[in-house]
Amino acid sequence: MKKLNATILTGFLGAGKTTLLNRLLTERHEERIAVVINEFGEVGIDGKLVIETTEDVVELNNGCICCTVRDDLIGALRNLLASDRVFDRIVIETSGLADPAPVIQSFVLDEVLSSHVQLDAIVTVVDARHVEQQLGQDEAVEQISFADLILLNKTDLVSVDELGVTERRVRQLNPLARVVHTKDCAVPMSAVLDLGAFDLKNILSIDPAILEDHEHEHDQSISCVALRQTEPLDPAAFNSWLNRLVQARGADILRMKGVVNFAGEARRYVFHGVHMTLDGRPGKPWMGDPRLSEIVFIGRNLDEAELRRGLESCALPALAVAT
Ligand SMILES: Nc1nc2c(ncn2[C@@H]2O[C@H](COP(=O)(O)OP(=O)(O)OP(=O)(O)O)[C@@H](O)[C@H]2O)c(=O)[nH]1
Repeated sequence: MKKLNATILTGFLGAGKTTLLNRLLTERHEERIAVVINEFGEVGIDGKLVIETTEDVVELNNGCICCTVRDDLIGALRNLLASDRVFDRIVIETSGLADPAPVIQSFVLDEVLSSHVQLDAIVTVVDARHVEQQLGQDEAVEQISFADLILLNKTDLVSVDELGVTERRVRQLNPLARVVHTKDCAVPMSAVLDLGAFDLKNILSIDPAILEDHEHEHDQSISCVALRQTEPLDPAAFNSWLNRLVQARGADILRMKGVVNFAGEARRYVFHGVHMTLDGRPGKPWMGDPRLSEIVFIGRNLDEAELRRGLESCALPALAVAT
């Protein structure tokens, strides 16, 4: 029986993994792709931002795929394989804080997965603008070290010289992987899929203990705050709050993202931040869906009460009371 190819998309917080996944689902829309998305926080934002070309999206939230939800990953994949649905491939987007080693381990050691699924490649998206800062985290180093293919992404945010320095740094960590420069992960999917690149021997030479069961230690100083707000938000107040927040706390905010309910807007507003970089645009129309703002912050020294107060101050009834 021919094994199903699985691709692991990894890369640090905000590097561009969902952007790549959406390209993949768009370019390969005729394929039946089983997608597994893992997010660190209890509120899954990525699942809402993945385009709807496939019904087979499994979200594993509230934990990291390399630790707490690892059994869930194996369970989800076993369920997909046991179902009568037919797939052309599996794609797994790990959380930005995931160490890929235990995910790789699951594919190699789990009997059902190893007999039905072939790990095709570890594809790592690297944020060319923030990678130097991110390499202080072990997970960011591991994500690059284990890659078969590296997309050195966000090339529009750095100079040619900076890109050269970053590429040398990345190649020091992983001299074997193919490195491709991208903006918005724009790369033909033939360069990402069916590479046959995964090689356990390489992985064992990087981490001889990879197949041993050991607990992965996350940096305990990193936490996640998830906020929900049902009152509609005032766009001007919200943008000004976010801008003040990144000025004051940008160094500690590794990632923020959200789907926001602006008063009077027919469409969702989607925003992303990595440290001081903020980016927002209209998303899908609300239509009949319940209108709700959901925001996730991942970072150090996050003050949940302060963040909550900040968000509440942008809600329209609060503003009405204040004026
Ligand atoms: N300027 C610029 N922005 C980019 C590029 N690629 C992605 N982005 C933006 O970066 C932000 C984060 O992109 P995502 O694809 O959500 O990143 P991610 O790796 O999935 O993020 P997490 O899953 O939260 O770790 C979004 O606002 C993207 O539009 C790029 O090449 N240049």
